[in-house]
Amino acid sequence: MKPLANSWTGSGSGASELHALRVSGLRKSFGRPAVSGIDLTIAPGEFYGLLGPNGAGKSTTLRMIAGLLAPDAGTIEVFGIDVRKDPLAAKKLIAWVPDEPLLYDKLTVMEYLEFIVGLWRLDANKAQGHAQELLKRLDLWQHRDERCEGFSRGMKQKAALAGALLHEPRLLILDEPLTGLDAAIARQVKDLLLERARQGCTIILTTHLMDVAERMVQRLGIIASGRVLAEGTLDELRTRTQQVGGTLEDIFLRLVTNAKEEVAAS
Ligand SMILES: Nc1ncnc2c1ncn2[C@@H]1O[C@H](COP(=O)(O)OP(=O)(O)OP(=O)(O)O)[C@@H](O)[C@H]1O
Repeated sequence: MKPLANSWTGSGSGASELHALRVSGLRKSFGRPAVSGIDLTIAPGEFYGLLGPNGAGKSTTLRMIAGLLAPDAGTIEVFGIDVRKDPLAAKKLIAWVPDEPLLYDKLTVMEYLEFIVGLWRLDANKAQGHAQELLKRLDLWQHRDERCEGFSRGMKQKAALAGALLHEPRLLILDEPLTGLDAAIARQVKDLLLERARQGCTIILTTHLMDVAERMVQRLGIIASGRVLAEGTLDELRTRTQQVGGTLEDIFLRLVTNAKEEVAAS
């Protein structure tokens, strides 16, 4: 997938363009370790999948990258900006969509997007056109004046995604964006994400859907017990795990089972 030059790839932030995301020695404990020294580097325009079994530390890692949770140790840089030292500058470049969409239930989806326009102080005319395009694209246009409280989970997920894309983030962080969506809604979301990735938006997502990760992302990180077990393209992971022709599911299960066995033997 080749990034195109546009507002997502532009050097508007004036920040370093070498890495979209650089995470080093990231740690977080909630009494017991959840993230135990994660290093990740993602290039501008890359579509990256973070996979791992339940409780592996994926959401905790994403929440720290998004600046919503303070790490115990480690550094996080987004386009060269230290998320902890300059959180506001970093947040301008980031959008985070959690697995449970956070919307204001009493607002209509249009009011929600207007709220976001105000929050980011976006150019109202430009943002209005963009909001309209996103709502049409996600099949929410006919529901624009309905309150979010009446939306299904899939509609809420799409509204949250529209809100996240409105300020044209350069790094889009999505925690299980496709879980619980029906096939038609999942297709709309996947198509929109792939389009944004093609346009150069850097995307990091978590998913338990191996076939989706296999088809959508360019590079994968597989984590368990708060550590990166392996990282690379699907072909690199196949070579590394000696699974020629193996599916991502084969590779994932091999890596996770090996890691469990190593822990049991230690
Ligand atoms: N706020 C919290 N308080 C206490 N423990 C937490 C908190 N958030 C996460 N944890 C713990 O940290 C570990 C990692 O959780 P995390 O949600 O990051 O995993 P995950 O890989 O996203 O899992 P899943 O695939 O099930 O969503 C788990 O043991 C979890 O119970």
